[in-house]
Amino acid sequence: MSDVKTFTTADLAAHCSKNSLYLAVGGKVYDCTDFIDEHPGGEEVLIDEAGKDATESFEDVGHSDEAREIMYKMYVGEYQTDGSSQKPKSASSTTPKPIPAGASADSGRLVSWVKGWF
Ligand code: HEM
Repeated sequence: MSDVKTFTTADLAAHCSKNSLYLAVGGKVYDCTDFIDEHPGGEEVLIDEAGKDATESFEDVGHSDEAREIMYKMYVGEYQTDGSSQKPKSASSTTPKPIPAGASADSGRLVSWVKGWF
């Protein structure tokens, strides 16, 4: 069955202790509880990132493929951000400027003017 659990920021934040330590990496949630003592990078870093999106710190370390394989086994679901951490949409930079009326006629005149040079 495709019964994938989805974790919101709050769901994830509920697992922020050594007794239940979840973290998100690349949009996926991992239960690292049983891995805390085995992590070659130490337990402190995992506890620091517990209940959070640890994508940046995980990638900063440059973890090996082996690390990613271990992670794969700890997968518990998908991470669904609530959007609050995303940048608000800005209308100014993305909205195309309206073309002033008569612009095409103007540019047509410009073209014939330029053509007149040759
Ligand atoms: C599911 C999550 C994680 C797994 C399975 C994991 C696994 C591993 C493994 C296997 C290593 C040994 C080196 C390698 O193979 O790359 C390692 C090292 C390390 N990890 Fe993680 N890790 C996880 C999350 C994190 C997070 C969130 C941090 C946060 C900063 C972190 C920091 C480190 C550090 C600092 C090292 C030591 C690097 C070194 O001494 O060379 N890891 N980890």
